[in-house]
Amino acid sequence: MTEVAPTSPLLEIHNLTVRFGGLTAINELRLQITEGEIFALVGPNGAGKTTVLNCISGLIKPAAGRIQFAGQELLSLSAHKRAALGIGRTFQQLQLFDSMTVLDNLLTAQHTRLRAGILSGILPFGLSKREDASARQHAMETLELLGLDSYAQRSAGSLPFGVQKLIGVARALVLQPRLVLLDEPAAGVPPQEVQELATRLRFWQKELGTTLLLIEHNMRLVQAVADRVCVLDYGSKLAEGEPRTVLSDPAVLEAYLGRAASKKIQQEQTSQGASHVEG
Ligand SMILES: Nc1ncnc2c1ncn2[C@@H]1O[C@H](COP(=O)(O)OP(=O)(O)OP(=O)(O)O)[C@@H](O)[C@H]1O
Repeated sequence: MTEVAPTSPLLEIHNLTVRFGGLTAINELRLQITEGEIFALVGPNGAGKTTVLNCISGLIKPAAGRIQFAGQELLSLSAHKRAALGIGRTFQQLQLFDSMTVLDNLLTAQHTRLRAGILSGILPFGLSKREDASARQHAMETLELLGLDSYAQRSAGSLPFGVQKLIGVARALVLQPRLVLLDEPAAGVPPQEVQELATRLRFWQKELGTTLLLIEHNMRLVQAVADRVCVLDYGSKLAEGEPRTVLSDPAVLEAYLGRAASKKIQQEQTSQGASHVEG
């Protein structure tokens, strides 16, 4: 892995523009994400958050602009090549195999990566015994590192939804990406488990050094984990900075997250005091 100075941007988005027919979904967006940070993209429904993620991972081709990852131009590369460069992703709809164990879910992620591009679809089992044993060991070590090893032999579908979301993130992290795109990690997680999710994400980021870019509607999670936040509205950047500053600006909240959300967050800030997870 190439060493990058701690403050150099890992991901640079220059003047990104995406159009769907007559709709400009993203309008000349510029973003820089530093290696090792947790960056949140927020904004109302339809603001363009998912479209940005899809442009980075290669599911959507923008009309204009550039995206660089570790100095390399991404837009000419296939989604597979971007994944191989170290860009992982989770989806809002969990893509776990319910009847498989947690360990096997992590294994299939590695199998897919190892087989992609060479023997995909040709061999029924894909990996040699040696490769399989080493993938299994790596999956188990990853679960231990993430504090999820007690779930290794449980079937994924039998676990509470909040734990399944954690396994979804583990499934991305087992591939040792440099950047993980998290699509609404708190969606569907019971409110009382959001803080636990925040603590885990923050701890994992520290342990692994992985850069996290998340899109999220849950402002409690954003405030608890994000180093920086960008507010998108109608595909343009409205504000960017520390969550405490950006999300507590009543004008930003009222205009772009709605009056109800604005009031709720301000009440939460008043009742909770410090909103960052330490450690
Ligand atoms: N494949 C598509 N075809 C046409 N329009 C699309 C397509 N994907 C997204 N859009 C439109 O682009 C805009 C941005 O959508 P996007 O899904 O990126 O927003 P979002 O911020 O992720 O919203 P949400 O929070 O509801 O998921 C919306 O107006 C949406 O309707």
